[in-house]
Amino acid sequence: MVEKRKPIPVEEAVKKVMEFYIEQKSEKVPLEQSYNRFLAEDLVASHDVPAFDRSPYDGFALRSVDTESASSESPITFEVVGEIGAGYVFRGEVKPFQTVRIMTGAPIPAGCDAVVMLELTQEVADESKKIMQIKRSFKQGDNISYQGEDTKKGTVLVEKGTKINPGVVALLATFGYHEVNVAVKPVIGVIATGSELLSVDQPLEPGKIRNSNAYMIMAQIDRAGGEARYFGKFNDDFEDCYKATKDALAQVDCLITTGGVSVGDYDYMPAIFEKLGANVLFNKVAMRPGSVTTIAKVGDKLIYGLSGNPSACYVGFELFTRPILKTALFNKQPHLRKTKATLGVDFPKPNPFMRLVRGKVEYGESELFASPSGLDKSGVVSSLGGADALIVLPGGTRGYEKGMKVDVLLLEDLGGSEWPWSNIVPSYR
Ligand SMILES: Nc1nc2c(c(=O)[nH]1)N[C@H]1C(S)=C(S)[C@@H](COP(=O)(O)OP(=O)(O)OC[C@H]3O[C@@H](n4cnc5c(N)ncnc54)[C@H](O)[C@@H]3O)O[C@H]1N2
Ligand code: MOO
Ligand SMILES: [Mg+2]
Repeated sequence: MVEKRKPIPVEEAVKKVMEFYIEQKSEKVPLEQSYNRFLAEDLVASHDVPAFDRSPYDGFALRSVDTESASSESPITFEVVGEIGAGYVFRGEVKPFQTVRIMTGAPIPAGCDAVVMLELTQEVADESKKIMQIKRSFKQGDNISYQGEDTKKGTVLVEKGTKINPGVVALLATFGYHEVNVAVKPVIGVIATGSELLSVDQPLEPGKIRNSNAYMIMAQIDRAGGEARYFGKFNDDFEDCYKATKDALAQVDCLITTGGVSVGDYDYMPAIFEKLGANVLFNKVAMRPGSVTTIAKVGDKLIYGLSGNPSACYVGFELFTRPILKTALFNKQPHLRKTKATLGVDFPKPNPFMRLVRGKVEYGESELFASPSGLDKSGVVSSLGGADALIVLPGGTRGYEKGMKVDVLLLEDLGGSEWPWSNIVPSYR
C-alpha cells in the first residue's frame, strides 16, 4: 500500500515555505549593469534637483520689475549684456533694463527673476549695442525652474528591493551612483528527472519527450531575478538522481527538481529526500495543478520537488519558489500581484482543491477579464505560452460561471503583493 498523503491548503503551504529564507546579500555593480537588478539600499537624493535655479526655455533673463509698464502700445527695450548656454554661468551684474540671452538649462543670472521666451521678444536694430524689446509685463518667477522643485536633497526616491528600470537608472546617474549596490542574485539549481527525457536538440523517439521543464524553470528563475544553475537531466535511477541532487545542493542556495514526486514505481524523489535526511514541509497541496508538490529542508537549504507535469511545475515555482527568491532580493511584496478580474468562461465542474488556471487577462474599459490561455490540465504545455495570470478558483462544491468576479495572480507584473492569500473567497452569484 502506498502512503496516504494529506493535502494542506495553499495558504498554509506558502506560509510553511516562507518560514525559510535565503540570506540577503548585496554587491556593487557598474551603473551600466544595474538595469533589471534589485536595489539593495534606498535611493536617496544626494542633492536638490535642479541644483540651481535655471531656465526651462530659450529666451531672455531679466528683472521683472523693469517690465511692469510694458504693453503693445508702449514696448520696453532692454540692452542685451551677455549670453549663456547650458553649462555656463553668467558672472556679470544685470542692471535695470539690461537682459541676458539665456538658453534652456542655463542658470539664472544673479539679479534676474524671470525669463521671457524668445518668441515673445523682438530684436531692435541698433548699430552700437544689442537691443531686445517686449510688449507685455512679466511677474517674478515667470519661467524659472527653481532649485529643488524636482526633488529635495534627502528624499527617498526609490525603495530598497525595487527592480531597477530605465527610470531608476536615470535617477542613479543623476545622483552620481557610478556603482550601484544591488542584491546578489540567489543561485537556484535545476535538475530534471525522467528516463523519457530527450535533449532539446534530439529527434523524437517512441515514448520519449523533450525536456521542457528545465528550460521553463530556468526562465522563471531569471524572470524573478535569480540566477539559474542547470545540473542536467537524469534517468529515473535512484543512485544517479540521489548523487546529482546531493552534489547540486552543496552548490546552490535552493534546489529545484522536476519529476518523480508522485507515487509511480520510478518516482524516486520522496525516497531521495528521505536519504538526504530532509525535513519534509509538505508533500501534498490542495491545489490543481501541482498537488504533488513536495518541499523539504535539507540542513539550511530548501529543496523543491516540483511535479513533472509542465503546468504543475510552472505553478509550483510561481507559488513557492518565486517569493523565496524575491525576499532574498529585498522585495517586501514577494508574492505575485493579486487583483480582481471578471471570469470570461464557465467552470461548471466543482473541484475540492483550489484551481490555479493558466489564464490570459484582457483590459476592458474599467475592469480586467480573465480566460484560460489553453487547455486546463496539469500535463499540458500549450497553455503556458499565452499565460500572463493564474486565475484563482477556490475549491468547493460548486463551479464558477462566466461574469463572476475572481482573483487573479499576475505573472508578468513588476509590482507584487505583500500577502495575496487572505480574503480569496468564491464569488457565487
Ligand atoms: N496514482 C496516482 N498517479 C498520479 C498522481 C496520484 O496522486 N496518484 N498524481 C498525478 C499528478 S497530480 C501529477 S502532477 C503527476 C506528477 O508526476 P511526477 O511529479 O511524479 O512526474 P513524472 O511522473 O516524472 O512525470 C509526469 C509527467 O510529466 C512529464 N515530464 C516529466 N519531466 C518533464 C520535463 N522535464 N519536461 C517535460 N515534461 C516532463 C512526464 O513525461 C509525465 O508525462 O502524477 C500524477 N499521477
Ligand atoms: O500535481 Mo498534479 O498537477 O495536481 O496534476
Ligand atoms: Mg510520476
